[in-house]
Amino acid sequence: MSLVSCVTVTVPATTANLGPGFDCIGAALTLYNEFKFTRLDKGEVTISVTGAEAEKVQTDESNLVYQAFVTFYQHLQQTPPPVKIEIGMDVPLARGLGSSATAIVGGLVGANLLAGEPLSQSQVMELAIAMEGHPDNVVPALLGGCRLAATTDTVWEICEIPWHNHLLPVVAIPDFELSTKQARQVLPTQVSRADAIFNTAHFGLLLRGLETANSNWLKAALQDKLHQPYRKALIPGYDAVNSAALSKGAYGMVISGAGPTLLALTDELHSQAVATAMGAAWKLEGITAIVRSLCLDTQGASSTIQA
Ligand SMILES: Nc1ncnc2c1ncn2[C@@H]1O[C@H](COP(=O)(O)OP(=O)(O)O)[C@@H](O)[C@H]1O
Ligand SMILES: N[C@@H](CCOP(=O)(O)O)C(=O)O
Repeated sequence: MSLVSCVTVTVPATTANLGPGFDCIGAALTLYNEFKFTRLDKGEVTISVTGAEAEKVQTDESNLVYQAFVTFYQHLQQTPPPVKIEIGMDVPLARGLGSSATAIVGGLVGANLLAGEPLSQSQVMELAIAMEGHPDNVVPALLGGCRLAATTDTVWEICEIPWHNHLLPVVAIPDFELSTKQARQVLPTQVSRADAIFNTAHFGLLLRGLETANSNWLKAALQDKLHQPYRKALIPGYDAVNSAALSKGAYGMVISGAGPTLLALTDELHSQAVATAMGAAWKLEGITAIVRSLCLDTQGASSTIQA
């Protein structure tokens, strides 16, 4: 068997939670990071980063892509080979768009391909979930589409959630970071029965709303009581941006992942106006935001092998 010496892996950004689906649902978006791995004959790991916010990413062995690469070989009880990693960044860091998931999935998929694919896709997925600590970013980043993940004691059940083709996510990405770790620290460890019931009902409605694009269902479904009420306080301008999105016809708005990016669900007729209004509302609060009208990525992580 001739081993692959160079592979490029492209991984989509993701939006987790979608309101009431905290830690269990996520969707892949048409915004990507690229990771190129070249096996070296000898020497140390070398890491270089280009693109948006490249200067913020570590280029030593603490780099998350390399950490995932090493985790893969540790899993096989092998020593990782010397490797050159070139990262092309388009997914902004610590904004709630799954940049860490792209790094983990990129590192694991790249390592698996360089090693001749000893692990199946589900084994790679399980390693990715264990590294990230929750499934809702890494699963859609790996598989594409909108995915629900539920665990039994031993296995992860992954379910593709139908996404109506009229639904378009609009993201408003502010110029400040919020680490997922910090945004998880503000959450309560226990919730009331009423809040649990609220989220169960709204999550069911969300699944049917995503499938049908029924506007009444979606408007109600995007509400949540498990994380957003606590995280709003970490996102100045949240209420103004929410009102702006709704006033221009969005079905609703949620915190993307752990934030601070805000994501409106809308359709082709309204997406441009919603995007402009969200950016303008944040500007009035003194916050610069990049707004983008995206689509659902249906492919997930993809790769190109150079012999
Ligand atoms: N392309 C990348 N290469 C290396 N590390 C990355 C990359 N993207 C993200 N990370 C790591 O993930 C961290 C952000 O993770 P996190 O706080 O979970 O935010 P996000 O919502 O963007 O996933 C960054 O500070 C960095 O350490
Ligand atoms: N369910 C997690 C999702 C975090 O997503 P990220 O894109 O912010 O890393 C959470 O809400 O904490």
